Amino acid sequence: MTETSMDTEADLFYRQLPKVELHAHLNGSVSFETMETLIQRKPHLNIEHNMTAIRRGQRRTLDECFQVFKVIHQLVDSEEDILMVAKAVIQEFAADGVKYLELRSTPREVTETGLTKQRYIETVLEAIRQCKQEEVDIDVRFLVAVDRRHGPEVAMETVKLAEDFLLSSDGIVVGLDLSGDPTVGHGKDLLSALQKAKNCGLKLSLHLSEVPSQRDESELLLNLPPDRIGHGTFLHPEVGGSDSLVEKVCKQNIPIELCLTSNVKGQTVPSYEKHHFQYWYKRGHPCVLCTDDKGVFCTDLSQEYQLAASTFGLTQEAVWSLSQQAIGYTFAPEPIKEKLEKKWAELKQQILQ
Ligand SMILES: CC(C)=CCNc1ncnc2c1ncn2[C@@H]1O[C@H](COP(=O)(O)O)[C@@H](O)[C@H]1O
Ligand SMILES: [Zn+2]
Repeated sequence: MTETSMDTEADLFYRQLPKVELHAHLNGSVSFETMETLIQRKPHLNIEHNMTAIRRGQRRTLDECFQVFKVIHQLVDSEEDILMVAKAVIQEFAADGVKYLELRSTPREVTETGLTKQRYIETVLEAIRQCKQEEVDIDVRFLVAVDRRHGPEVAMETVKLAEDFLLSSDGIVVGLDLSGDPTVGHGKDLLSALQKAKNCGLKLSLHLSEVPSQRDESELLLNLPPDRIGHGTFLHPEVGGSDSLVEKVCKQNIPIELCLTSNVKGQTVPSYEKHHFQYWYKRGHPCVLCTDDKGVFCTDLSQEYQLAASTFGLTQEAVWSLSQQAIGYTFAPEPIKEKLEKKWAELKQQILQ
């Protein structure tokens, strides 16, 4: 459930617009409705909805936001839960007009339920397979996530696991994500794991400069280079980044995944108007709008496009280009990109008046 009703004609455009979602954390994407089911399944945990979502007008510190994930992880801790939430999340993205989705998630081990990291990934892949079999109109790929808080050994283990799945998942596992609390740890300790991932053919999407203190880390990680950047909120000099960081990003033409609501509600940017979308978009740099955690931040991708358009005065043509260009930034193989381009071309006349 999102916070604005989307039934005016203008709203319909954003819903009908075919979209590509490239930055969505599985457990942050669980909807209000699915959360209701999970809460009812585990009444002994005494969890209420306000502990799992940040509503309209609400803001939280980054620390408080990360507490929310701890609560959600308590609710989603078995194969059965993972299968249910992954299927629901995929169906919800499809219902919102997302035609291609790259989902990411951190494999977890839970002794009480017998969950292993291997089974965690297999279960997400099973959900993707079932949605395909049920002809849900969306192409889904998976990025295995490394939580920076868990340090270099776990990162290396996760990379090995991701590498196995890269080879055995029929092209569903395409890459590696680096995420987790940006105030914890330093990327230099994770560099060899990330380098290994890159060498074995995993695409890299790294959360970079989500907070101001990550300047040196970003300098280092940009040398890999990553294939896409998550957030990049503090890369440019106006907010304490540097010309050298901007130059690295521009020279290597690295697409940036931008998540407006997430950044405003998590208070890393002061307002929608001041969001760094403006900085990168004005330079013609590859930008892709994403939700990050649609459940936690009570949003969806249609709403993010609408927000960007109303905040920065984008025409419908500009919005269309933004969604179409995202096809080029996916980690999908060329034939899939061509298929998506065709789909966009077919829908264009019908949707763009
Ligand atoms: C706190 C805040 C403003 C969140 C948005 N920015 C984020 N920054 C870094 N890592 C994240 C963010 N949102 C989700 N994650 C990662 O995704 C996990 C939840 O999804 P999953 O369990 O991997 O399926 C979190 O535990 C965290 O590791
Ligand atoms: Zn994220």
